[in-house]
Amino acid sequence: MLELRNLSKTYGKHAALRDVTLGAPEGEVFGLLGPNGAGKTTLLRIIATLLQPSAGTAVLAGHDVGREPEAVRRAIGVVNGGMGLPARLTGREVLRSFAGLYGLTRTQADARIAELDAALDLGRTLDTRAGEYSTGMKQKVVIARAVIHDPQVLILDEAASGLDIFARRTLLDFVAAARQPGKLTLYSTHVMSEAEEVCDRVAILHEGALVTVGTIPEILAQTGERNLERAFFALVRGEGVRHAS
Ligand SMILES: Nc1ncnc2c1ncn2[C@@H]1O[C@H](COP(=O)(O)OP(=O)(O)OP(=O)(O)O)[C@@H](O)[C@H]1O
Repeated sequence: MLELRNLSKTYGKHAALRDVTLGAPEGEVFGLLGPNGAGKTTLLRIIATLLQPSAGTAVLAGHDVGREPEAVRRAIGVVNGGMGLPARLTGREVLRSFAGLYGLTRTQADARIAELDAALDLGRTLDTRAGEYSTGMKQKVVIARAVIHDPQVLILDEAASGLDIFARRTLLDFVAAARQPGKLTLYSTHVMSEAEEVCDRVAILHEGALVTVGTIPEILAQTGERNLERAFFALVRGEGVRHAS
């Protein structure tokens, strides 16, 4: 479902991504892990057609990200930190307007909104104006908006950051339920325990380079550590990161 080949991105002289090659099949929640500055957002922005790579290729749901950006955009839903909601609109109005952009009829839109209400516990967000939302309410509607068209690939970039435990729980349960044939969720986080809970496989990035990729049990076995955070430090301290600067 996702194939990255020798993907690199430089900003001026700074290498934000260094020759990353990896693949993720459908039916998975695939984690991108790494500390601040590891290159997770850069990688996801390339996949989401928001940024051009300096070198390499990315193919998502059978479409080359560089050559077929429109097809890629139809196949994805994206949640990242920078997304606002129009303060005067209620959640239902936001979701109906996005559904309209994707060509859903009003009846289809309302049926999808009802599904998402059940999955994300949208509750009173639907009839409250976005300007009055708490962070958790806002994030729920942002996620619902990203998946209103039932995309093949859901891209979540640090989507749990800033959420309280209730909203975080709703998000993690939603991500777990999205693990279905024909679908892929890309889940970036610097919180290793989140990845342990929700991801089938993870790629660990450090300073733009891929340190390792595998299931969590594989990575723990590889390092002999008892959790991902310890495994990350073992990999980064060891010889896990080799890159030309
Ligand atoms: N537009 C830009 N111009 C210059 N450097 C950038 C730009 N965007 C990102 N970088 C640099 O590229 C590196 C990777 O950044 P990126 O945002 O991809 O990391 P990240 O893993 O998502 O980290 P974070 O969790 O902090 O967002 C960082 O060193 C960052 O400073």
